[in-house]
Amino acid sequence: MDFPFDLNALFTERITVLDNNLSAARRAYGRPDPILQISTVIDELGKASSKAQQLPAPITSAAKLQANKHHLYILKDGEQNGGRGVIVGFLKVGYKKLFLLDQRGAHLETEPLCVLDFYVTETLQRHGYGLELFDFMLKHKRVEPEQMAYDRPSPKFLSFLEKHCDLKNSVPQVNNFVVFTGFFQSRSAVQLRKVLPKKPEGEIKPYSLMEREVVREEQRVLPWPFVRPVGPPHSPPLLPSSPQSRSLSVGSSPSRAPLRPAAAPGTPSSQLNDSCRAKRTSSLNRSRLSFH
Ligand SMILES: CC(=O)SCCNC(=O)CCNC(=O)[C@H](O)C(C)(C)COP(=O)(O)OP(=O)(O)OC[C@H]1O[C@@H](n2cnc3c(N)ncnc32)[C@H](O)[C@@H]1OP(=O)(O)O
Repeated sequence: MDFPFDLNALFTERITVLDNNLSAARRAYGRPDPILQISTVIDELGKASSKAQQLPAPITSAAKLQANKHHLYILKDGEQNGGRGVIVGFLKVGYKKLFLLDQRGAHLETEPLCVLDFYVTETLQRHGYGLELFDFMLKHKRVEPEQMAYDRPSPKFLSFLEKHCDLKNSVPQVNNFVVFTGFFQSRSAVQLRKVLPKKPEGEIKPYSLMEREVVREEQRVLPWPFVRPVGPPHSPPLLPSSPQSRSLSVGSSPSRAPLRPAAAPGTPSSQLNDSCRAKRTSSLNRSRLSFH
């Protein structure tokens, strides 16, 4: 995704972390933020992501980022577009108070870090960029994949989590969030509190119930998250009626060269999240595709 301004001047790092101040540029240059340009990038990414997921409206925008305590990780390829750079994708995370059911069906009040939005531009999917973003975030937040909750993960994202992090056994929930079996064991990162039965429902509104309102065809048959992508876990078929069919994926991933560790500023590569990396079935070949 390219823009009519120099992305390398806007985002000095390969992966930029933005919070509600949208303040990456101020720290980098000591001058007022080019807020307008940063906002344009975020808004366009949010629109592209919602289109890819067939959501009725973007769940990521500059205004929403400013209004919430979320972190947005933006990945660029600085060499493309005549040296002005292109945006490859983004990942948005934030803490959410959630009522979750453990394996025995007990209600617990939790506040995990959640993946809220995740997008890699269509022509660059399945080249390892999603993993680069995800790995960077894990190191930045010092969290393990199984300690996180996932806001209505798409079939592509479920496949991604299974492939890269060996996350496949989810614990059924009544909201749109998905957690996996290790979640309730990792008490150090997740504050678990038993919820009294008479606590009124709806007091804490799951993010996804407000933002992700699309009712997908398959979910009319079985409630989320019992519906899993059909077919082999790593390469589900693209069904005409599924959200995946709108993505211009480059197809099943080719054999891949070793992953280059994400360039985490100030974070040694030795801190890479082993639980995720160790489970990678293959590593990644960064094709330098030109795109616009
Ligand atoms: C909580 C949420 O945010 S849910 C929303 C998730 N976002 C989307 O669905 C938007 C469209 N999809 C995307 O943007 C991307 O595919 C992402 C962000 C899910 C993953 O990023 P990528 O750069 O493609 O991932 P990466 O290359 O690191 O890993 C590839 C693996 O991801 C999964 N994956 C990626 N694209 C596809 C696809 N078209 N079909 C099926 N699986 C896919 C597969 O497991 C794939 O491994 P494989 O090629 O061996 O089958």
